[in-house]
Amino acid sequence: MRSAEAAAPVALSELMERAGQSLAEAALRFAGPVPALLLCGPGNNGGDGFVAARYLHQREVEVRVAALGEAQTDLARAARAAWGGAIEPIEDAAPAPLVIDCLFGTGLKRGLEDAVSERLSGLVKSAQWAVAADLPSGVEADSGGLLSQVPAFDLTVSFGALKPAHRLMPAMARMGRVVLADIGITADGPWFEIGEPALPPVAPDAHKYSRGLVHCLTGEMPGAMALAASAAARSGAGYVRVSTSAPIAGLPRSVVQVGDAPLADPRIGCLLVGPGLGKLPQLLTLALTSHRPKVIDAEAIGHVGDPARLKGQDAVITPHSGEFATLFGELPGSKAEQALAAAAASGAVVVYKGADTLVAAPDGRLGFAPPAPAWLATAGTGDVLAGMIAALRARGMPAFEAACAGVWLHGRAAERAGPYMIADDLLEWL
Ligand SMILES: NC(=O)C1=CN([C@@H]2O[C@H](COP(=O)(O)OP(=O)(O)OC[C@H]3O[C@@H](n4cnc5c(N)ncnc54)[C@H](OP(=O)(O)O)[C@@H]3O)[C@@H](O)[C@H]2O)[C@@H](O)CC1
Ligand SMILES: [K+]
Repeated sequence: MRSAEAAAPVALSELMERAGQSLAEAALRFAGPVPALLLCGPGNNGGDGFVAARYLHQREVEVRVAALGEAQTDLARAARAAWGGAIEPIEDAAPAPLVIDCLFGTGLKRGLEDAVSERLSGLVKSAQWAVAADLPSGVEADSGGLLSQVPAFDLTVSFGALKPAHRLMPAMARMGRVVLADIGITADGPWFEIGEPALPPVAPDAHKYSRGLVHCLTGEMPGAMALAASAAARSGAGYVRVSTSAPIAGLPRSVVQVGDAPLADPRIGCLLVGPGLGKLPQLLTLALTSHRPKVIDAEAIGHVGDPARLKGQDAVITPHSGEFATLFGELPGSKAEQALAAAAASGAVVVYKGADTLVAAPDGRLGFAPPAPAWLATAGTGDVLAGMIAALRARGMPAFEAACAGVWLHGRAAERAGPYMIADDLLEWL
C-alpha cells in the first residue's frame, strides 16, 4: 500500500478525501442516517475519520467526533482542521447508535493501551452498528493477528486494496462484512484474493481422455475416495478411474473401478492419493514413482515425511493445520508466510486449508480465499475439494490455477448447499 500510495497519480490529500468520503457513504448505506460517533486516532486513519465526519455532517447526519490525542501527520492535521466541529476526548465520549473506529489502520505497530482498547470495546458493544475504517484497531494488517483486544465489528471498509488481515484469522472474524473502497490506487503484486476462475472450455473435438483422466488410489476407508472421485467426475473430468482391491459402494456408475493400472500411463491427467488412505504409506510411495501431476491429500500428507520428497513432483498438497504441522513442523511468521515457506520447501502448490484458506506457489504467488461458509467444517468436505482440484488439473489447468479454482468453486458450492449440508450434498452443487 505504501508504494501504491507513493505512485498514486493524485495528491495524498485527495486519497484521504476519497477514503473518508467512501467510509461515510458506506456507513450511511449500511446503518442509515442514525447519530454517529467517529473515533479518530493520531495518524492518517484518524484523518480519514475527520473527513468522513465532514461528509456525514453534510449529509445531515448527527455527528460527534472523539479524538485520541493530537493529529500527528500533516494530512491528519489538515483533515482535523477542515472538520471544524467540536472534538471530545475519547475517555468521556458518550455512546452512539453508529460508532466508526478510525483510531488505527495500517500504521499500528503495537497493541492499544488497555484503557483505549477497553473504551473502544465498550463503545462498539453499546452501538447498534460498528464500522471500522480500513481495519479494526488492534489488528495487525500483515499477519491478521490481534495486538490487543478487538471487538466484533459489523462492517469494515478497506481502502484501495484488501490487506492480508482482511482474509486471515483471527482478524477476519472481527470485521463483519468487508467492503473495498476504490480510492483510485491499486496494489498489484503476487498476493491477491482468489476470484471466479476462467475454466478451460470443452473443445468441440474433445474425447474423454483429452478432457482429463483422474486416476485415484484408494486406501482403507473407500467412502472418502467415493466422495473425492465423485467430485472429480462432477468437476468436468472426462474420465475418473479408481484403483481398488474391493468394490466401492456409492460411486457413480460412470466412475470406473479397476484393479491395478499402470501409473506411468501418459493419459493420466492427474493422480489423486490420500482421501481415505489410512496407514498405507506404500500407496503414496507408489504415487511418487509416477511422473504424472498429482493431488496429495489427507493421510497421504502425513506419509510424505520430508517435504523435499515432493520436489519435481508437480504436486498440489491440501493440508489442514494439523497435517501442515506434521509435514512442515512449526514454521515462523504469519499463515501467509508459512504457506509460502512450505511451498518453497516442497516445490508443491500448497493449499493451506482452514477458515482462511490460502493457496501458495513455490514462485511466491499467494491466493487468499474469499470467505467461505463456516458450515463447510464437516467431515468429507476436504475429500470433495481434493477431487475437484484433481479434475481441474486433469483438464489442463496449471497446478496453482487449478488449486485456486477448486478452492473458489468449493466455497461457492457450500454457499448454495446451505447451512445443514453434508459433504455429499456439495456434489450436487459443483
Ligand atoms: N495507504 C493509502 O494509500 C492511504 C491510507 N489511508 C489511511 O491511512 C492509514 C494509515 O495511516 P498511518 O500510516 O498514519 O497509520 P495509522 O494507522 O493512522 O496509525 C499511525 C499512528 O498511530 C501511532 N500508533 C501506532 N500504534 C499505536 C498504539 N498502539 N498506540 C498509540 N499510538 C500508536 C503512530 O505513532 P508512532 O508509533 O509512529 O509514534 C502513528 O502516529 C490507513 O489505514 C488508511 O486508513 C487513507 O487516508 C488513504 C490513502
Ligand atoms: K480503524
